[in-house]
Amino acid sequence: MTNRNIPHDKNLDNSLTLLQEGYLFIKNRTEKYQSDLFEARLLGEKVLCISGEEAAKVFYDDSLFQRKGAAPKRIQKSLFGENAIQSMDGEAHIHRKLLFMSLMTPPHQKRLTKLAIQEWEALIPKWEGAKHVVLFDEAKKLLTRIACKWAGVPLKESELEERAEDFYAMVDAFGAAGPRHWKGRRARSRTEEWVKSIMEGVRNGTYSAEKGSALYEMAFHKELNGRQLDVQMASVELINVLRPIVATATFIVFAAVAVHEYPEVKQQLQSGPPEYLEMFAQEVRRYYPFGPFLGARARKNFTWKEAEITEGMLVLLDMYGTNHDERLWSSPNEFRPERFKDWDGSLFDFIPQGGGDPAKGHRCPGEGITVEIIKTSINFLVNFLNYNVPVQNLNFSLSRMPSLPESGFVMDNIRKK
Ligand code: HEM
Repeated sequence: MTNRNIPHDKNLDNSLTLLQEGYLFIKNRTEKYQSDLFEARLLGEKVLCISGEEAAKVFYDDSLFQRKGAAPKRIQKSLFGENAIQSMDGEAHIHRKLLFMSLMTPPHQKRLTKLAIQEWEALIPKWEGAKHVVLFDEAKKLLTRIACKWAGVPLKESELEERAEDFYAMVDAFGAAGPRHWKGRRARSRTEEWVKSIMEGVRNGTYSAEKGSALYEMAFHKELNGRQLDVQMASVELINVLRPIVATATFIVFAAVAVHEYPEVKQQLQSGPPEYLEMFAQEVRRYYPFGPFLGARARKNFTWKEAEITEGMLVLLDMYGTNHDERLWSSPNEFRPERFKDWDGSLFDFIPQGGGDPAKGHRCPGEGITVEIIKTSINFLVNFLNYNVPVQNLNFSLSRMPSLPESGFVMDNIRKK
């Protein structure tokens, strides 16, 4: 028997426990066993769960791990899209990744945030006349509108709400079994059909896309073999930039909760140094739950911290636990933006969107966009508006993945400052 030296979870299978404990599933056990790693069984398969900065370093060593076969089909059929960038390895992955990186540069971030400011401001008259608004619903629609505009994807106002719901349903499916999962799959089918029809139009010249836009670059991207992506894959990858922009609605809502619950933070956002806004956005991404963990498969047999890892073994890296690891973050369960003043920018301790170098591995290429969207949106709420936060349920669950404050953040009595 291998791995006698490392802790084993005693349960025959942990799949149900994982759904019950959610974001804390790995952390509960690394704390119980006082160990950065333990073995468990999920869906009948032996998996190694690992947590912490050293774990992130080994997980992102692509001589040791690959993504092929790591993401279950059910995640590919809802969240990612089948056989897309998340499941690629080696040269082919790096080549595809460069395409994504070229769409996330500071000028792209600027264009997106400019659109966001315009759209937030355009909402003021509607909000001033409304009895109340739910920030999450407004943010999803706004982000769908700006994501499509930025990417060059035509979107009719009449379809905005349905598209926004579909983008979020794909995300909402990732921790679900049953109806929520199937809702995400249906949303993906509808979205792929829609984007494919646009992509075909671009390819056959009936719709013209602007060079440099995400739509154009995905439509005409060439693989290492010199061939264009097929329409299906180009559409799936375009969705891989549209959907996560809409998903930043989650962080916007958590950020609004933080502003509401920590008056001293709000005050700093109003009258503190400009750098505070960035530190705030980083702390929102560290403190609040979004991505729980990531999976990869061992490329070969090797030993890490007394664990014998065998070729093909599934290894899960604890993102949430690493972002709340006491060895890396003092008082990790306190919301303290100031901690980012002295943060050294390590690629492996702060991993809400993955770790390592995004250009060389699977780390999210959209972190710049995410941070800028949170900053722009919170600056708008705090410095452009006065609003009241009526009594509501702002609790969020650590067992539901993805999580969100129950009420979606209701605001009323909204006035322009
Ligand atoms: C809500 C904010 C976001 C969160 C929590 C998030 C989280 C993540 C995580 C955890 C990964 C996987 C990292 C890995 O496998 O090692 C990832 C990958 C990815 N993200 Fe994000 N992301 C966000 C926003 C964005 C944005 C705004 C974009 C693009 C506009 C984006 C595009 C991607 C892509 C294309 C990948 C796949 C990268 C690869 O496999 O090489 N994400 N993201």
